[in-house]
Amino acid sequence: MSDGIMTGIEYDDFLDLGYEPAGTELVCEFTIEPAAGMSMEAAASRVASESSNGTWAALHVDEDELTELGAVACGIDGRTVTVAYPTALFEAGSMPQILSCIAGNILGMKAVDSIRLEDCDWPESITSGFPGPQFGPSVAREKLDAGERPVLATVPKPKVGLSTDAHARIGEEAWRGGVDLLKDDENLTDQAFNPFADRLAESLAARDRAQEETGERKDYLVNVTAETTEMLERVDLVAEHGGGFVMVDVITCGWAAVQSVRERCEDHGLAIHAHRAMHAAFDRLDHHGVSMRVIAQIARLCGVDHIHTGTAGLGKLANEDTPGINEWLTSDCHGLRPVLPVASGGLHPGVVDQLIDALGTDIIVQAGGGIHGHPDGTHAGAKALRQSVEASMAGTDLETYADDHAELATALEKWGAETPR
Ligand SMILES: O=C(COP(=O)(O)O)[C@H](O)[C@H](O)COP(=O)(O)O
Ligand SMILES: [Mg+2]
Repeated sequence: MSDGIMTGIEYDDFLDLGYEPAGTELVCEFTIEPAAGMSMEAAASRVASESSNGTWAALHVDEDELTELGAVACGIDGRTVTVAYPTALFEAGSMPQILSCIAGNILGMKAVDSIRLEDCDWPESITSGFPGPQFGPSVAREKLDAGERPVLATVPKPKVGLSTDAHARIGEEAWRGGVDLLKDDENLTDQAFNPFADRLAESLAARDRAQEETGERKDYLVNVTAETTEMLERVDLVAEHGGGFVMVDVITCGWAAVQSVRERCEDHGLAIHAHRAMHAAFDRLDHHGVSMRVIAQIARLCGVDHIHTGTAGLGKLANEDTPGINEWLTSDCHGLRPVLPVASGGLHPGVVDQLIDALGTDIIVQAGGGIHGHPDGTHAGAKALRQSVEASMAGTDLETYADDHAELATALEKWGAETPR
């Protein structure tokens, strides 16, 4: 045993309400409900301890053999706890390891009845280890011809079960009608009824025909979600076929896989569309889990170009603070490119004006049922969505614009300005 000084690491070693975080630390904000009989101070300290280098018991260590990496619970305001983590605690460029600290054991420990990771303030010492987006919002003008209007996307419905031909045909109708992007649904990957390689080839051929006819650049968000090695092969196949984008279900794939896809997409110049299926397992409860704000931050560091962030309450899915999340995604973060937010889920032409009022025009507006459920079919549905965006961009109310745009008029007659559940 060396002659280092033996020190006890007691729980209050992790609590210092007078501590001011240095600019090089990762500062996390948690909402916590302490366990019965536990003070906020004790619970806050246990959170800082368990998520950095401590545990439930006091420890005796030889200081000569220990790099001090303890986090500090440095703020308590009601149920909000702020914890500052030293950068040296984290492996540079590893999102899995960072999350194993700040969203690991602490989410399940008995010292708190509930805990939610609400927000992170990422220092450059950490963001510099991540690539961030390759394109971000520039896809609207670098890869597509959306100009200043929102990028329009659709996903064929039914979400799975369509044959490869039907999928490509629906895509062609939607592209011809005026959308920029066709997107696979989150659970369409490589199934017998619509194999990945066939769907990729046929849909891109349809894309090329639609580009020819409309004179506008179109593209396809093909879902490459799979085991990581397979996913990388699918990314290569997209590049070989002349695609410009891939789609990844980032939560179900995992962030390590997203980092691998981001690296491969850099080689090919492919943009990444992040679907967030399963996020509600983390962010739906307002008192426990991980907020969508943090999920979006993680996605930006890992390098997605667009991510679904909700419809500001206008769609079919429970949403949280979409405007705040979008604002962070497009704000400066140590030089990381911004991310293009995607509004989707229950959207149709009748709510596009409210959506743009709420979220602005630097978004992707995605509609599935809101296009393919149009009484006159997909082509008319896509035209109606495009017309609703044109009206909003021109500052004309939808009803007036619909007077000489039949497809929009039919959509408004069917859905009005109501938002579905
Ligand atoms: O298929 C759709 C929308 O289809 P539709 O337009 O028919 O509702 C998307 O998977 C949801 O938008 C996901 O939700 P979110 O975008 O909130 O992640
Ligand atoms: Mg879907």
